[in-house]
Amino acid sequence: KEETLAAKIRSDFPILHQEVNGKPLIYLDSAATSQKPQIVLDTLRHYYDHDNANVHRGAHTLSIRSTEAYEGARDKVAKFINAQFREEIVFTRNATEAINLVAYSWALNHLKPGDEIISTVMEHHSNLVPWQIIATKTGAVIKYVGLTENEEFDLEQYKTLLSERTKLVAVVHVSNTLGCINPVEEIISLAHKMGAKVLIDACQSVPHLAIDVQKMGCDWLVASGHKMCAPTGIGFLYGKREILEAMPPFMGGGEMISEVFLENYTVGELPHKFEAGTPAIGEAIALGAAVDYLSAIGMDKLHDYEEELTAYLFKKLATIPQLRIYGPKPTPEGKGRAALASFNVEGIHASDLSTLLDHEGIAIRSGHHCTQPLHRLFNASGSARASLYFYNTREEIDAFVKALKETINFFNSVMD
Ligand SMILES: Cc1ncc(COP(=O)(O)O)c(CN[C@@H](CS)C(=O)O)c1O
Repeated sequence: KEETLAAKIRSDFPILHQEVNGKPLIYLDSAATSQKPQIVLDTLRHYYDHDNANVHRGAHTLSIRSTEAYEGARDKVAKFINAQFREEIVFTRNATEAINLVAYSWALNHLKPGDEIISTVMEHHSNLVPWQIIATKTGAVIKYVGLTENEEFDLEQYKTLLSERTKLVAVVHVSNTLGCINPVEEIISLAHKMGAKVLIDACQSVPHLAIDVQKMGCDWLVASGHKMCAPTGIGFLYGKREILEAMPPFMGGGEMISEVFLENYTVGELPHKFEAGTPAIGEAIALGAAVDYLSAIGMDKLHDYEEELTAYLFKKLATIPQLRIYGPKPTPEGKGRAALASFNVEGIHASDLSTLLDHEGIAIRSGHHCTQPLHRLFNASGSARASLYFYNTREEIDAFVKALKETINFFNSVMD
């Protein structure tokens, strides 16, 4: 039997080789945060053991080494998503901060009463609340694209919502709850025809799919390092250079200036204009190592393997008739959705399922996954979610589905 991708690389992830509650850990919560390969951990440690110094400031050797490694990480991220210019990559704490940067620096200064923002009912709160704040401050109106029968982005409805009043479209590429993969190239092309700008929330796509921002055509794209094998505390905003050049700074402080006087300051050049203060230097360098690691595997190869996992996961979940799984069904080959499944079982609370699965060493998420409006559409307060990455295996899916069946049978027996 051909060795799977996971079988080849699981030894790279020390955290996976532990027991939880006396059982081998089965980590099925990568959509919340991914695990980190040894090379990423070693890179972070090496930075603090050998290179740690502040960046862009000191003239001494450690500072030069830190600066080169930090800016080298930026180059790696730019290449990873095929940005045209390195200064189109702004390091942030996470995707949430990247979205807020665009909200406060561009939207707050561009939107006026009657302007419209188009988003969707499936958005993560990080791509909903900032726009609600901006709408309140500017008088702009948010319109939401709903779901088709198949629980995917309703492209036809989107076309009816677009108008000359649309100034911004802010949508997720891959839903963290539905697992649907939205048609971002068409969404962007239609928005641009109306003169609107587009922000893509790529938190759940950059770690799993080959992303080409020039081919996609987005004006901004955001992602978080911790979902793509990098540490927490580092994420990035991609923005077209001419748009970022025209945006005012998001935060004031050191680094983002050229000159400071008592009365005023002159702003620094891109991307430093948006990177006030001392950045997460080690984490950014570790993100660069994560990009190298993923690139060495190959995003197409990684995604192909995840499609195999998706096909297998849904084939096995289909043997549990009580499951209500949200989002589109994948093809038999596992195409058309991400390797995650959010689900409910009538009469059993999702957190009860996740608690009993944890007793078996199986880590899934339960709750609203920061998509409360979407769950309300399903009359659900939350759901259970298993989310896979390239280090998961079919054997882990077997163990998960077996334990899920046993857990459901247990609850049904005590309720009878
Ligand atoms: C589509 C999408 N958009 C934005 C975010 C926010 O990422 P931050 O790194 O927290 O800024 C997330 C993070 N979703 C995690 C935590 S709620 C999940 O369990 O699904 C996301 O999935």
